[in-house]
Amino acid sequence: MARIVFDLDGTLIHSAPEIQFVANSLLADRRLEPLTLAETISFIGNGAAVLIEKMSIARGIPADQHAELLATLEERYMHSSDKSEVFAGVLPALEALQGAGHRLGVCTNKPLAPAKAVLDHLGLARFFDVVLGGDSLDVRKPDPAPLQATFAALGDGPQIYVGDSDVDAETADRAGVQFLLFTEGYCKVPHAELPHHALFDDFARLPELVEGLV
Ligand SMILES: O=C(O)COP(=O)(O)O
Ligand SMILES: [Mg+2]
Repeated sequence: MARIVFDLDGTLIHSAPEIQFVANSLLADRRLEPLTLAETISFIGNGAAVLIEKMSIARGIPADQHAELLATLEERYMHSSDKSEVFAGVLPALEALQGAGHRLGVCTNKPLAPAKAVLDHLGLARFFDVVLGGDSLDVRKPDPAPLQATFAALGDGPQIYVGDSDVDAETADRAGVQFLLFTEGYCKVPHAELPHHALFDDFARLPELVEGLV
Protein backbone atom coordinates (compact mmCIF):
# COMPACT_ATOMS: atom_id res chain seq x y z
CA MET A 1 0.00 0.00 0.00
CA ALA A 2 1.18 3.50 -0.79
CA ARG A 3 1.49 6.70 1.20
CA ILE A 4 -0.30 9.51 -0.64
CA VAL A 5 0.13 13.13 0.47
CA PHE A 6 -2.01 15.98 -0.83
CA ASP A 7 -1.49 19.70 -1.06
CA LEU A 8 -4.57 21.64 0.14
CA ASP A 9 -5.25 25.04 -1.51
CA GLY A 10 -5.89 24.58 -5.23
CA THR A 11 -5.64 20.77 -4.98
CA LEU A 12 -8.28 19.39 -2.60
CA ILE A 13 -10.18 22.65 -2.18
CA HIS A 14 -10.96 25.75 -4.22
CA SER A 15 -10.11 28.19 -1.43
CA ALA A 16 -9.09 31.28 -3.41
CA PRO A 17 -12.49 33.02 -2.88
CA GLU A 18 -12.07 32.47 0.86
CA ILE A 19 -8.51 33.79 0.89
CA GLN A 20 -9.64 36.76 -1.23
CA PHE A 21 -12.47 37.48 1.22
CA VAL A 22 -10.19 37.44 4.27
CA ALA A 23 -7.42 39.42 2.55
CA ASN A 24 -9.97 42.02 1.43
CA SER A 25 -11.27 42.39 4.98
CA LEU A 26 -7.72 43.46 5.94
CA LEU A 27 -7.58 45.92 3.05
CA ALA A 28 -11.05 47.27 3.90
CA ASP A 29 -9.84 48.00 7.47
CA ARG A 30 -7.27 50.30 5.84
CA ARG A 31 -9.64 51.65 3.16
CA LEU A 32 -7.48 50.14 0.41
CA GLU A 33 -8.64 48.77 -2.93
CA PRO A 34 -9.72 45.10 -2.77
CA LEU A 35 -7.84 42.28 -4.53
CA THR A 36 -9.38 40.67 -7.59
CA LEU A 37 -9.65 36.88 -7.61
CA ALA A 38 -6.84 36.66 -10.20
CA GLU A 39 -4.55 38.82 -8.04
CA THR A 40 -5.35 36.68 -5.01
CA ILE A 41 -4.54 33.49 -6.93
CA SER A 42 -1.20 34.95 -8.02
CA PHE A 43 -0.32 35.48 -4.33
CA ILE A 44 -1.20 31.91 -3.16
CA GLY A 45 1.28 29.06 -2.88
CA ASN A 46 4.10 30.09 -0.52
CA GLY A 47 2.10 30.47 2.68
CA ALA A 48 0.34 33.24 4.56
CA ALA A 49 3.40 35.42 5.24
CA VAL A 50 4.25 35.61 1.52
CA LEU A 51 0.61 36.35 0.69
CA ILE A 52 0.69 39.29 3.12
CA GLU A 53 3.99 40.47 1.67
CA LYS A 54 2.75 40.36 -1.94
CA MET A 55 -0.57 42.00 -1.01
CA SER A 56 1.27 44.73 0.88
CA ILE A 57 3.57 45.47 -2.02
CA ALA A 58 0.54 45.63 -4.37
CA ARG A 59 -1.30 48.07 -2.09
CA GLY A 60 1.61 50.07 -0.65
CA ILE A 61 1.36 48.84 2.94
CA PRO A 62 4.67 49.39 4.82
CA ALA A 63 6.65 46.34 5.97
CA ASP A 64 6.35 47.27 9.66
CA GLN A 65 2.63 46.37 9.47
CA HIS A 66 3.16 42.84 8.08
CA ALA A 67 3.35 41.01 11.41
CA GLU A 68 0.09 42.52 12.61
CA LEU A 69 -1.61 41.83 9.27
CA LEU A 70 -0.44 38.21 9.38
CA ALA A 71 -1.79 37.69 12.90
CA THR A 72 -5.17 39.16 11.92
CA LEU A 73 -5.27 37.11 8.71
CA GLU A 74 -4.64 33.87 10.61
CA GLU A 75 -7.30 34.69 13.17
CA ARG A 76 -9.92 35.55 10.52
CA TYR A 77 -9.03 32.40 8.53
CA MET A 78 -10.16 30.39 11.56
CA HIS A 79 -13.65 31.79 11.47
CA SER A 80 -14.15 31.63 7.75
CA SER A 81 -14.53 28.39 5.83
CA ASP A 82 -17.82 29.04 4.06
CA LYS A 83 -16.35 30.25 0.81
CA SER A 84 -14.07 27.27 0.19
CA GLU A 85 -15.35 24.25 -1.67
CA VAL A 86 -14.06 20.76 -2.31
CA PHE A 87 -13.11 20.22 -5.97
CA ALA A 88 -15.45 17.90 -7.89
CA GLY A 89 -14.60 14.21 -7.51
CA VAL A 90 -12.29 14.64 -4.52
CA LEU A 91 -14.55 12.86 -2.00
CA PRO A 92 -15.11 9.67 -4.06
CA ALA A 93 -11.40 9.61 -4.98
CA LEU A 94 -10.34 9.82 -1.31
CA GLU A 95 -12.90 7.15 -0.40
CA ALA A 96 -11.57 4.85 -3.11
CA LEU A 97 -7.92 5.39 -2.13
CA GLN A 98 -8.60 4.91 1.57
CA GLY A 99 -10.77 1.87 0.76
CA ALA A 100 -7.89 0.36 -1.21
CA GLY A 101 -5.74 0.58 1.93
CA HIS A 102 -3.53 3.55 1.07
CA ARG A 103 -2.58 5.92 3.88
CA LEU A 104 -3.33 9.59 3.26
CA GLY A 105 -1.88 12.86 4.54
CA VAL A 106 -1.93 16.60 3.84
CA CYS A 107 1.11 18.87 3.50
CA THR A 108 0.09 22.51 2.96
CA ASN A 109 1.72 25.91 3.26
CA LYS A 110 -1.52 27.22 4.83
CA PRO A 111 -1.05 27.68 8.60
CA LEU A 112 -1.98 24.46 10.44
CA ALA A 113 -4.92 25.70 12.54
CA PRO A 114 -6.98 27.12 9.64
CA ALA A 115 -5.97 24.14 7.46
CA LYS A 116 -7.42 21.74 10.05
CA ALA A 117 -10.48 23.94 10.52
CA VAL A 118 -11.33 23.95 6.82
CA LEU A 119 -10.72 20.18 6.46
CA ASP A 120 -13.13 19.65 9.35
CA HIS A 121 -15.68 22.08 7.99
CA LEU A 122 -15.71 20.41 4.56
CA GLY A 123 -15.88 16.83 5.92
CA LEU A 124 -12.38 15.88 4.71
CA ALA A 125 -10.55 15.53 8.04
CA ARG A 126 -11.53 11.87 8.47
CA PHE A 127 -9.40 10.78 5.49
CA PHE A 128 -6.06 12.05 6.78
CA ASP A 129 -3.79 10.41 9.37
CA VAL A 130 -1.46 13.41 9.39
CA VAL A 131 -1.72 17.09 8.44
CA LEU A 132 1.27 19.45 8.34
CA GLY A 133 0.88 23.21 7.85
CA GLY A 134 3.17 25.99 6.71
CA ASP A 135 3.97 26.78 10.35
CA SER A 136 4.45 23.16 11.53
CA LEU A 137 8.22 23.26 10.96
CA ASP A 138 10.76 26.10 10.72
CA VAL A 139 10.78 25.71 6.93
CA ARG A 140 7.94 25.34 4.42
CA LYS A 141 7.53 24.06 0.84
CA PRO A 142 9.43 24.17 -1.53
CA ASP A 143 11.84 23.02 1.20
CA PRO A 144 11.33 19.24 1.12
CA ALA A 145 11.39 18.83 4.92
CA PRO A 146 7.63 19.24 5.59
CA LEU A 147 6.74 16.79 2.82
CA GLN A 148 9.32 14.28 4.05
CA ALA A 149 8.00 14.64 7.62
CA THR A 150 4.43 14.03 6.39
CA PHE A 151 5.47 10.84 4.59
CA ALA A 152 7.51 9.70 7.61
CA ALA A 153 4.43 10.03 9.83
CA LEU A 154 2.51 7.70 7.46
CA GLY A 155 4.93 4.76 7.87
CA ASP A 156 6.30 2.76 4.94
CA GLY A 157 5.40 2.23 1.29
CA PRO A 158 5.72 4.02 -2.04
CA GLN A 159 5.45 7.82 -1.80
CA ILE A 160 3.14 9.85 -4.03
CA TYR A 161 2.56 13.59 -3.70
CA VAL A 162 -0.46 15.28 -5.32
CA GLY A 163 -0.35 19.06 -5.79
CA ASP A 164 -1.32 21.93 -8.06
CA SER A 165 1.59 24.33 -8.22
CA ASP A 166 5.18 25.09 -9.17
CA VAL A 167 5.92 25.08 -5.41
CA ASP A 168 4.59 21.51 -5.12
CA ALA A 169 6.50 20.29 -8.18
CA GLU A 170 9.76 21.66 -6.78
CA THR A 171 9.04 20.20 -3.33
CA ALA A 172 8.36 16.73 -4.77
CA ASP A 173 11.46 16.90 -6.92
CA ARG A 174 13.68 17.90 -3.99
CA ALA A 175 12.09 15.23 -1.75
CA GLY A 176 12.63 12.58 -4.45
CA VAL A 177 8.99 11.43 -4.51
CA GLN A 178 6.56 10.76 -7.37
CA PHE A 179 4.40 13.77 -8.25
CA LEU A 180 0.89 13.94 -9.71
CA LEU A 181 0.00 17.45 -10.93
CA PHE A 182 -3.65 18.61 -10.72
CA THR A 183 -4.14 21.20 -13.45
CA GLU A 184 -7.25 23.04 -12.19
CA GLY A 185 -5.57 24.79 -9.24
CA TYR A 186 -3.37 27.85 -8.80
CA CYS A 187 -0.20 27.28 -10.79
CA LYS A 188 1.93 30.25 -11.86
CA VAL A 189 3.96 28.34 -14.48
CA PRO A 190 2.82 26.38 -17.59
CA HIS A 191 2.21 22.79 -16.41
CA ALA A 192 4.42 21.29 -19.14
CA GLU A 193 7.45 23.12 -17.67
CA LEU A 194 7.12 21.40 -14.29
CA PRO A 195 8.57 17.99 -13.39
CA HIS A 196 5.70 15.52 -12.88
CA HIS A 197 4.87 11.83 -13.33
CA ALA A 198 1.36 12.55 -14.64
CA LEU A 199 -1.08 15.43 -15.06
CA PHE A 200 -4.80 15.23 -14.34
CA ASP A 201 -7.75 17.63 -14.47
CA ASP A 202 -10.39 15.33 -12.95
CA PHE A 203 -10.14 13.57 -9.58
CA ALA A 204 -12.12 10.64 -11.00
CA ARG A 205 -8.83 9.65 -12.69
CA LEU A 206 -6.72 9.76 -9.54
CA PRO A 207 -7.24 6.19 -8.24
CA GLU A 208 -6.20 4.74 -11.61
CA LEU A 209 -3.16 7.04 -11.80
CA VAL A 210 -2.10 5.93 -8.32
CA GLU A 211 -2.48 2.26 -9.25
CA GLY A 212 -0.25 2.93 -12.26
CA LEU A 213 2.54 4.22 -10.00
CA VAL A 214 2.52 1.60 -7.21
O1 LIG B 1 -1.23 28.90 1.75
C1 LIG B 1 -0.71 28.90 0.62
O2 LIG B 1 -0.08 29.88 0.15
C2 LIG B 1 -0.78 27.68 -0.24
O3 LIG B 1 -1.32 26.57 0.40
P1 LIG B 1 -1.09 25.12 -0.28
O4 LIG B 1 0.33 24.75 0.07
O5 LIG B 1 -2.14 24.27 0.38
O6 LIG B 1 -1.32 25.28 -1.75
MG1 LIG C 1 -1.70 24.47 -3.67
